[in-house]
Amino acid sequence: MIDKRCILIGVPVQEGTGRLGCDMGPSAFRAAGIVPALADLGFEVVDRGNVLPGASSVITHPNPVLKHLGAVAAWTEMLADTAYQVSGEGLPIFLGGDHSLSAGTMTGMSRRASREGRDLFVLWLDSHPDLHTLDSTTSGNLHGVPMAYATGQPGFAGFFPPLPHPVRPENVCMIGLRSVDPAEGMRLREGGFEVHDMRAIDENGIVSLIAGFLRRVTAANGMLHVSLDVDFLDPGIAPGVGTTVPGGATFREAHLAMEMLHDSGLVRSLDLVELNPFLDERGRTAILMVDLAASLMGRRVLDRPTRSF
Ligand SMILES: NC(=[NH2+])NCCC[C@H](N)C(=O)O
Ligand SMILES: [Mn+2]
Ligand SMILES: [Mn+2]
Repeated sequence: MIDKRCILIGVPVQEGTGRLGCDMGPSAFRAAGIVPALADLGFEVVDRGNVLPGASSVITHPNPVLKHLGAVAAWTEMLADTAYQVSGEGLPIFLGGDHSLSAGTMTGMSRRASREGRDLFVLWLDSHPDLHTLDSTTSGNLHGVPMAYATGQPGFAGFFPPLPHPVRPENVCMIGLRSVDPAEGMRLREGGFEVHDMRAIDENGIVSLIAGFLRRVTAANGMLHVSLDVDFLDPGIAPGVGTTVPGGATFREAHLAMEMLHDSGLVRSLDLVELNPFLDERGRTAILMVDLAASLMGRRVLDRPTRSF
């Protein structure tokens, strides 16, 4: 049964970040026990191992700061295909790897949704909107662009793979924002995205934000993709990431969000991104991310003893 099968895809991409180490992410998720955590919940877990992109060509672009454009374009093309294929066989969980991988996974899932006559919705849990275009990024790090690409913002044609089914900005809900560059802020204000910064969590509580979005997904019979960036979490509980931003989601806010997602029954695919094991402390960020994935897939406090570490 497709909804009782999870398919793990290791995506050791790190060309989208400014620092090395995300290529070890997939190994850290496995060492932190993601396979037994999901198997304990009654899933058939298929670990496809790590995937690699096809050969990348050197692509030149007028923005001189862009890093590894050819490599990230090649990852995107391969991952869009992989996400589309694998989502026909089970629930894909992409073990990153940096957030540039979501350019591919959202594109592939959007194609899957359209094949089923549905719309893709995306819950984006991140301190950043990752809404730069190739022209607006000032860091040149392409983990800052996947949302702009997947929603069809201008400037990617000819550099990234063609995008047959862009995600509608109205179908994207971002929660946890607290680091937004000026060009991104402009697109957030004008683009139609549903956006909740940390203040919105503080003032309303995460429950009403998530519940409101899930109601919209349900009303539209949407297919839901969740993209969880480690830096959504407060650095005090999740130090293993290259782009820490103070004031993030708490342990309980994050678990509660995951528990609500599980209860909704709407989630069809998941990205776990930006884990950098080189910056982690004895695997605690990897373990937390695995526990969050388990909550999203149905683990309940009352069903099992709390893990102590
Ligand atoms: N996926 C991430 N951690 N993205 C961080 C992006 C930070 C910044 N906005 C940049 O473009 O460089
Ligand atoms: Mn991100
Ligand atoms: Mn981020």
